[in-house]
Amino acid sequence: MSVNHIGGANSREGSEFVLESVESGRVFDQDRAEAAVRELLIAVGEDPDRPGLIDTPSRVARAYREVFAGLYTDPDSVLNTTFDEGHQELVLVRDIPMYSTCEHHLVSFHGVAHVGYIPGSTGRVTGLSKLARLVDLYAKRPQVQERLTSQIADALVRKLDPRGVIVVIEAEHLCMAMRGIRKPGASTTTSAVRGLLQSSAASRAEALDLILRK
Ligand SMILES: Nc1nc2c(ncn2[C@@H]2O[C@H](COP(=O)(O)OP(=O)(O)OP(=O)(O)O)[C@@H](O)[C@H]2O)c(=O)[nH]1
Ligand SMILES: [Zn+2]
Repeated sequence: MSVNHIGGANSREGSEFVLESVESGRVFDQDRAEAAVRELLIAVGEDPDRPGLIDTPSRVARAYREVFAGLYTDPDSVLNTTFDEGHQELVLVRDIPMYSTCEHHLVSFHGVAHVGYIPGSTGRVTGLSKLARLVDLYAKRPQVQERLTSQIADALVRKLDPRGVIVVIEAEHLCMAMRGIRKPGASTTTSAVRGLLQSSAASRAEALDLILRK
C-alpha cells in the first residue's frame, strides 16, 4: 500500500496508490463510495441494476475522487516553486475558473477566483500557475465559499511571506439555483484580504479596481 499526497509526500510500499486525506488521515475508499451510491439510488426509488445505472456507482465514485482530489494534496507543496524577482508591486491573476462543492448539499458552486499579492521585502514571487493550482486544491474539497476564500489567502501568507494578499471569489451556488429558494443567476462574492491590503484602504481600493474592472 502507498500513500499519495498528490504533489507532496509520496511514499510507495506496493503497487497500489492510496489517496490519504491531508487533514483527517482517512483514505479514499472506492468500494465504500460505490456501495454508498448504490444505496442512494435505492433510497430515491431507482433500480441500480437496470442497464443504464449498472456502472453508475463506480462512475460516481471515481468522479467524487476527482472532485475531492484537493483533500489528498498538501497545500504547502503547491507553492514550492518561488523565485526572487525583486518585484515589489501587486501580482494579480484574474478570472481563474473555479468549481467547488457546497458541503451542505454536495452540489456544485462555481465561478471565478481572483488572486493577488504584494511580494515581501525580498521580492520573492511564485509561478502564476501556482495561484490557480492553489484555487483548485482548496476548491476540490467539500467547502463553503467563505472558508475557500480564506484558505487560499492564508496559504499565500504562510508560504510567500508577502506584504499583502487579496482573494475575491464570485460564484453561483447550484443549491440556490436548482432547488430550495431557486434563484438561478444569483451571484455570491466573498473576499479575504491580509496585510497591507487589509490595513491600507488605498492599496485595497486599487487592487479591487483591477479585479472588478471589466
Ligand atoms: N454562508 C454560506 N452558506 C452556504 C454556502 N453554500 C450553501 N450555503 C447555505 O447553507 C444553508 C444551509 O441551510 P439549511 O437550512 O441547513 O439547509 P436547507 O434546508 O437545505 O436550506 P435551503 O437551501 O434554504 O433550502 C443554505 O442557506 C445555503 O444557501 C456557502 O458557501 N456559504
Ligand atoms: Zn448548498
